Amino acid sequence: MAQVSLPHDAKAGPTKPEVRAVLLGKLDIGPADHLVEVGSCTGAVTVEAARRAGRVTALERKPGRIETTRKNLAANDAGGNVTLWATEAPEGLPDDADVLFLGGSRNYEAVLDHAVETGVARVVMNVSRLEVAGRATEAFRERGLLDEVVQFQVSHGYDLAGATSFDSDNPVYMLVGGADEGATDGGRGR
Ligand SMILES: C[S@@+](CC[C@H](N)C(=O)[O-])C[C@H]1O[C@@H](n2cnc3c(N)ncnc32)[C@H](O)[C@@H]1O
Repeated sequence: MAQVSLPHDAKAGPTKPEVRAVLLGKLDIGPADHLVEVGSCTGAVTVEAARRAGRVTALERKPGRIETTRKNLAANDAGGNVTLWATEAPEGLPDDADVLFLGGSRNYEAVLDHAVETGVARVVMNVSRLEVAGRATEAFRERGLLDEVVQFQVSHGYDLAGATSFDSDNPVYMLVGGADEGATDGGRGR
């Protein structure tokens, strides 16, 4: 699969390639799926989703960032199957999502309520802040959505005096579940 090209940036920054690789495994997007993304920002995940899903609906609360999403989709020759909305979820959430990705955390409780009401099969949320991760994990569990919690941290090597040292990215918390699979283990993993 081709790399994602992101000539246009936005302040919040893209989801990093290694995180996207894990995310794509968890989202498990198929060609018949309608994927809904909350918080598209640079469009890094939107591009990946557009390459795999039948349809994508991407919501972004900041109008300037939805334009960045649009431009980066075009830069990757993607987007023919993508609908972009400049809105703050839960406003604008469609009722027929198969897969839901929360890249942004505003109103996540209401977004998760909507996922339960509409029976979204797979729900994944990425979180970087510890306290939000804790509260969001509880919100998944309370709604019977939680299947697993994955935490990981990526480090990149660089040359240091002819040897290899590492720069670490922030840890990522990935909450994974779905409305029709049910909570299996309270987040201890499969
Ligand atoms: C960390 S960034 C997402 C990064 C994105 N996955 C990427 O690769 O560029 C979070 C984004 O979610 C947006 N956001 C947060 N809560 C939202 C909501 N309820 N509805 C729509 N957008 C939201 C923010 O404006 C921000 O642009």
